[in-house]
Amino acid sequence: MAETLVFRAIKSTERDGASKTKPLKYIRRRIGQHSEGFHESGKKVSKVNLEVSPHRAVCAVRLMRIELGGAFADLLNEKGKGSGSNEMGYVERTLGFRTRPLDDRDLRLVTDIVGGAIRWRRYLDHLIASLCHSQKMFEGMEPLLLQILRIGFYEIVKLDMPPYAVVDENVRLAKVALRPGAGNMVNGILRKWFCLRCDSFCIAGFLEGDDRAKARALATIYSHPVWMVRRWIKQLGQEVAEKFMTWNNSDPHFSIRANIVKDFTRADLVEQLTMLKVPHKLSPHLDDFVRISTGMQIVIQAGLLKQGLCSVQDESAGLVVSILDPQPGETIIDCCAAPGGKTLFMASRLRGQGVISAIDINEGRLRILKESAILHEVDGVINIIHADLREFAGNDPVKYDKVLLDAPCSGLGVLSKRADLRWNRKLEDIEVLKKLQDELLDAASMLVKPGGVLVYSTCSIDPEENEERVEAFLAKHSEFNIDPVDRYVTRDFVMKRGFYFSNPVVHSLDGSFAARLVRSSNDKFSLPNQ
Ligand SMILES: C[S@@+](CC[C@H](N)C(=O)[O-])C[C@H]1O[C@@H](n2cnc3c(N)ncnc32)[C@H](O)[C@@H]1O
Repeated sequence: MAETLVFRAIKSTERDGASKTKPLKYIRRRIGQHSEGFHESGKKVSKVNLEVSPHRAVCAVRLMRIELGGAFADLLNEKGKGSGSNEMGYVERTLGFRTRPLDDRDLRLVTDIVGGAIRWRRYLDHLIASLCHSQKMFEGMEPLLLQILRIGFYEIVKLDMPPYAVVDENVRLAKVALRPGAGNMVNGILRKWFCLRCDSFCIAGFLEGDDRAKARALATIYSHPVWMVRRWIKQLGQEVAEKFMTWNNSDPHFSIRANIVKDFTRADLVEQLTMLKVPHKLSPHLDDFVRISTGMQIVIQAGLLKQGLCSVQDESAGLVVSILDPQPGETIIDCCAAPGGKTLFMASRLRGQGVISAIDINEGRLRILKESAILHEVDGVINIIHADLREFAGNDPVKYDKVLLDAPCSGLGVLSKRADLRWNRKLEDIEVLKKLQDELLDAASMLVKPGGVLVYSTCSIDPEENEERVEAFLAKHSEFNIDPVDRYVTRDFVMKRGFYFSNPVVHSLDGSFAARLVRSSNDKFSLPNQ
């Protein structure tokens, strides 16, 4: 019986983005049609329900917001004008009741459960669909009910929380937020799982099948889209692909960079972290960086980031700056700069001398860059330019010592930090991005002085966005040569041809790539529109 259930589930669990394009009316109907507390009338609701655990109510609402995207955000705005933006406010406006305020433990649980339920969505849906009476029942399930079931399964299967308590609590949430019948359904499905326990063991059977069946089974076991699994098996081999997916599903690790411009050294940062009892380690790769694996909420609450004393930055991104190697007095252009992580780190290395032009096409993200530059006290060396690089490069007569192109990319190297990205990325995006990357590389190259440096970087692990783009560029631009990165990073980051690659499986950092190219110093073709 279990085998049949599982086969159906594997075929039926792709509800990806199914509701995203639905109009507001549909979503309201889906969430609120049967909800006793949902205030369709717009009347103020002040029911307080202390029986529902606050973290589960907040998780359900956050997951709805993430899955339904813009339309759901609109619904909240419409319902919630002027009523504050705190989490319980969202719960009240969406579900029609409040519970007690969240404490620190609840907040941690919300972060864990929301991130986990998104990452493990395909796997959790496999379990849920396996236990529904029919595929139709799973496909027609109300979004809120589905989120409650995902929360329940994640808590039991991945967080090892006491099953009976989890069932009771989620049944209560479904009853209060939807209707009694929804609670019975949650009860039936979660309890059925205890009896059958037919999860990964049954999926593993499909690993014996042909390549397609194997990719689908691995996609369910590791909860990734099938196209990614197929691509990685081809590019990396099955063993490394599985390790990579395990990394993507692990709790994200963070690094923090001390802002030396504000006279806040790494030693000061370590002192603060010790005082806050946040476990930390010094980065073995970068002088200003410290690693933490837990305690980010504590760092945020302590206000260190708000004061501009430090910023969250992965070491893999910091190493790209090391490869560009900004020096005081240089002219630098950061071609895709926003929101400014690398711009700020480069600026801190200029020690007040030199200038960085920071270009981006996205005005909103540039605003964040501007505010951060002021906060970090590096705004004096940053010149912000709102432009499309492809238009700007042909019209700018100025040539720069160093040019950084941190190109828009698939982000396939940062899936452990961006829980929802795997579900939003499509295979077709890669072709679109490759074309854009080629155009931006051509444009960026026009801005490099003879003898100057061009660094091309991405936060992708995909060779088609990385070394293949650089090789395609070099085939057209004989005035550029590869400058191997081994003078700037340790050998284990250097790939063949002298490119930089941080590999999550090897380095336990985000995946990222960079190539350092130098323009020939006797190159005469440095005019715009060459
Ligand atoms: C990978 S992000 C850059 C991240 C940034 N370097 C940092 O470290 O914070 C890529 C950026 O490219 C920008 N972008 C995309 N197309 C562009 C174009 N045609 N011209 C300029 N910027 C562009 C996007 O708005 C986005 O901010």
